Amino acid sequence: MSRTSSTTSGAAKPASTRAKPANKWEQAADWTDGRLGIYSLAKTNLRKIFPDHWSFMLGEICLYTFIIILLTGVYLTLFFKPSMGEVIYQGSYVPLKGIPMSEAYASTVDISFEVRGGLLVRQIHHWAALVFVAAMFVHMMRVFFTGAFRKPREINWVFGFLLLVLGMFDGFFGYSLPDDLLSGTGIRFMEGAVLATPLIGTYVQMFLFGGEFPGHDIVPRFFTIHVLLIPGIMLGLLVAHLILVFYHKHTQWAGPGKTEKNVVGMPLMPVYMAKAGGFFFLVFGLIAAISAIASINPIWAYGPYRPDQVSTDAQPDWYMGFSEGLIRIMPGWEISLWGHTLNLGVAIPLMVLFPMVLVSIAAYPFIEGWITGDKREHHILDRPRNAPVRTALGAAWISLYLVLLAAGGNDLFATHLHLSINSVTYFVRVGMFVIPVLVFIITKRWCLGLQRRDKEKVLHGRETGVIKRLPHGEFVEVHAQLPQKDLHKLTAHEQIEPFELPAETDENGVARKANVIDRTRAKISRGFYGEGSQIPKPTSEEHHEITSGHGHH
Ligand code: HEM
Ligand code: HEM
Repeated sequence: MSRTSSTTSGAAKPASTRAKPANKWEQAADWTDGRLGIYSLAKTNLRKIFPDHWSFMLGEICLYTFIIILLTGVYLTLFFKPSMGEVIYQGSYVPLKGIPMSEAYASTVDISFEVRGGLLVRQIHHWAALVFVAAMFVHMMRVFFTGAFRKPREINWVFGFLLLVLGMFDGFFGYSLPDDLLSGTGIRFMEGAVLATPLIGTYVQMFLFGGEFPGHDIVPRFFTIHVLLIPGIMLGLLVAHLILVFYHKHTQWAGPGKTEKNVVGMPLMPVYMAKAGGFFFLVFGLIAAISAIASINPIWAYGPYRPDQVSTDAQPDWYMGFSEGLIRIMPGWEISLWGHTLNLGVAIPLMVLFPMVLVSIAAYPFIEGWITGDKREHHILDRPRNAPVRTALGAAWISLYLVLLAAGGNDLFATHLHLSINSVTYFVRVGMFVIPVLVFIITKRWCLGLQRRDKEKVLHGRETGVIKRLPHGEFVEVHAQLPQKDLHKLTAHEQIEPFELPAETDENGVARKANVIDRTRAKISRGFYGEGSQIPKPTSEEHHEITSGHGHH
């Protein structure tokens, strides 16, 4: 049975007025509460109501994979040596015996072959990182397509966005640590990006690497960033993210009894705590099973990093693939100014387009808020079809991301599908501009089609498949009325009016020209909510008029 949350908190009784503790445990609890005051905190929060839907589980997957990463990461730090000092390998992996390598690489090979459980923990750490970023993407999509980022959750969206970006970069720093041929190639790529930054590039490169590439400093520096700096910031952001989820209360789908002012669901304790505990072990178990079966990053097969070598099929982890794609499809433009070379072929994709693809995510709630001019709070979720332009923009963004990811693997497409790498590159160059537009158009039309279908269902009911012959010979299909619950669901959404410019003359007949910003806003707003962007939903009069008839059409 579902419950509705009350917003008032029951204040805790002062300790002196409470009944005397019955046993040692209660005494201990009283003692702790007297010092930390957690009784009232727990009382108000542990009974907090959360709505139920499978998609609200995605945030949990992010949380659990992050915990798994922290646990396994701590184990790895016990054995990993973040040093680029040279050693000669004398371990048990015969093919590498006698080869000079960095301590970082040697210690990662040792973690894999010498340390008890080391290889499994490494694999779990890496797999969990892949699932973590994927879960963040999907969780973000859920929040995006349902409009859960609207007021009052815009700041929490930005916290989430920062978690995503930091997670992606920390993953990059992580796979750069073992100093194998693949990670060295990744660092070389990053060095290229730094060097292509106009004016400050060479100075930043020298500062980062402590001299010429690769130098001796980059792995120890990345290590501190990877295990301390970024996870520390992420932990802080994560706590703030979850506190805000608590504070705002969770959004919910429209349904009978659900309003913008209540939350219908089950209490956190015991229902969700039990579910969450079980789910954590399920996620951990699944990742452990994958890690035990599917080998990831077998650094012993790549060999130690040498600046004069590149491993074939060198690919970053999937979430960074789009940045690689941007660089692979960019023409190698270069210009010389006052004796300085400006490498546009690297600077444009990595300094301009890469941040743009990401920052567009962070900015979206604010852009939509500005277009609608809506200052109200929203706690009831949108069905994606009822916000066709937003849904189409989200789908177009995903398609751009996937096209760029494909570009990052242009060599793999070429070799596996027996294509010329140039054809793949040209296809992607065109596809990058064309595919998102096509996806936008198709998705928007699809949403409008679904809205029409919903309208049809509300007005004419569900097709029963029963064909009836009328006395005068006509055949009709009997339609059954939808249950009240479904009618509510299909008509609960509100339809936003596009923003209109004020009249061109004021009340005294004096011309009042709208400024460029307002004119742009009105134009975009018409694109979002104008005639071609939503199907007017059925009114109750229309519904009444049609359904008061014979029940078949
Ligand atoms: C470390 C990564 C993250 C963790 C552990 C996390 C965790 C959670 C959890 C447990 C919830 C409540 C359950 C749910 O709705 O799924 C939630 C809600 C939310 N998350 Fe995240 N999240 C993360 C990343 C993100 C990202 C990348 C975004 C978006 C860019 C985001 C935006 C939000 C928003 C706006 C809500 C409130 C949704 C609502 O009330 O419907 N989160 N998050
Ligand atoms: C969001 C957080 C994190 C992500 C995405 C992440 C990801 C990664 C990845 C992909 C690797 C390469 C693994 C491999 O060798 O195949 C790695 C290595 C490593 N990570 Fe993390 N990590 C994170 C947090 C942490 C934390 C908090 C610690 C320590 C407390 C840690 C410790 C290490 C160590 C010591 C290595 C090098 C050993 C090795 O490569 O096996 N990581 N990390």
